Amino acid sequence: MSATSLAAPPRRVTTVPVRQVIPGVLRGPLQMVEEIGRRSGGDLTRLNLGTFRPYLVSRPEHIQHILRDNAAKYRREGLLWKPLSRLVGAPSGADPAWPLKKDAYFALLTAPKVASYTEDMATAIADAVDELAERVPSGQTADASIEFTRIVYRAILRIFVGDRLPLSRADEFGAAMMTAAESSFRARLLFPYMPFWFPLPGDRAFHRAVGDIDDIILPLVQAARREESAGEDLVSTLLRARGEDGRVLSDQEVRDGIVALFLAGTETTVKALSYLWVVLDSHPEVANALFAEIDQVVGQGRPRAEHLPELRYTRMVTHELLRVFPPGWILPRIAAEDDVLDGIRIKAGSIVVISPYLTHRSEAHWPDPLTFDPERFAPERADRRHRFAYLPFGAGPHQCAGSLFFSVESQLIIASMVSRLRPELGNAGAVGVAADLTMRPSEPVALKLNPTRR
Ligand code: HEM
Repeated sequence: MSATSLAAPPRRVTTVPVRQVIPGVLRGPLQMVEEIGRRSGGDLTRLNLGTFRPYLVSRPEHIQHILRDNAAKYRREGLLWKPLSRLVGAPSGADPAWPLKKDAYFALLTAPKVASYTEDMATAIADAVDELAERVPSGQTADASIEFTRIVYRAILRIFVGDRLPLSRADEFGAAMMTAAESSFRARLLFPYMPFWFPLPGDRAFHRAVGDIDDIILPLVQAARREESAGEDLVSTLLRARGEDGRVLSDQEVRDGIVALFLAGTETTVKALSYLWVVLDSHPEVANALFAEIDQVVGQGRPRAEHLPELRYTRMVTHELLRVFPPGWILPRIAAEDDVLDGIRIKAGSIVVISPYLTHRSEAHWPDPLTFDPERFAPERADRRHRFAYLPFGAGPHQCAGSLFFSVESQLIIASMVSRLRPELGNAGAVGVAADLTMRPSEPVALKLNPTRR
């Protein structure tokens, strides 16, 4: 059902003129979206960028209309997904192979499967954190993004590719993925209508990184197909996938499916875990409570699956982290047919951009929204808000497949870091927030490590 009947007389949408949008985009897309959200009070607003005129959406009831109630009318494709397709293939809304890939992802990430990985993942993470403690002398700093990429890759490697990628190659793959995700997207997202033949900053690094990724992943897929392995990992699951018509995925589609899941599962996680220490630095009372819980539950030992149920405050901190810092800060869609939203006619072909970042900062849904307060997520307060007022993992048919996986993985990583390294922010005051494809810390986060002996 539409929020308003198609037959009702349409209302006019407030449009931000091109002379305000262009300077705003150049100053920073996140700041621009924030300013527009403040001025519009959450009303549907249109941004005029000449031929590119997306709608900005942040009210929970409008989000529900687009992502759940009328999901078939709003597809996950369009101009803003185009730069990403050069890395991971077609956006899921336009990808004929998507149902097979999606089934494979969900099969790999069910609650019982995640439970079965947890102990191995805990060991891989603790080993990676020990290795970091050996490498970086006490009191020295490390780059959070680089180190969390390494740790996250070790946590997911066996689950995604089995034994097919040695650790040294996995580090190369992780570094290439980080370069691909950080190089040209920034410029391409600012100028989405620019054709690919027109060179933009970062393009060369992007192409080199995609070449490296292909050199690592394609041979691995081809070898796995020859071996006809019966493994339970992502590669084997994608290779075994069969459509109702007997369709199988090509090598390129399997490659795209692997790269897409690595990207979805690492970029977001690494950015959020890096920003955590910025938040903790400015909220010592939260840091103290978090450290106290981990000391009490895990002590100086290694975090294990059995500790997770007791890490209640740690979970609340991660929920609040994703409220103030949702890596998926915009969710773009394209209208597949005419619709009416809040009395405003949305024509087929229009781009609609949902912003969880704005929704999470709405005073109407979050009292004192700029305060970092994990108590908002105390289990007894969970049912007091609109279901679509909190959507770090999206909603509807394209909802995140990895939210449970993230929950387990992030608790293990935070507990391992705190119990073994007691990190502090090494560049306090220097790091804010910025965004391109995902939300990210505005500067590299320097972590001062204080290894404890085991
Ligand atoms: C902090 C961690 C994460 C955040 C914030 C996050 C966020 C999101 C969001 C917002 C979406 C919806 C995108 C849309 O509607 O356009 C999404 C989809 C998805 N995520 Fe995550 N995610 C995280 C971690 C993970 C992990 C760990 C995995 C896998 C292990 C994963 C796999 C996926 C997949 C497969 C989709 C489906 C995309 C589609 O249907 O097209 N994510 N994620």
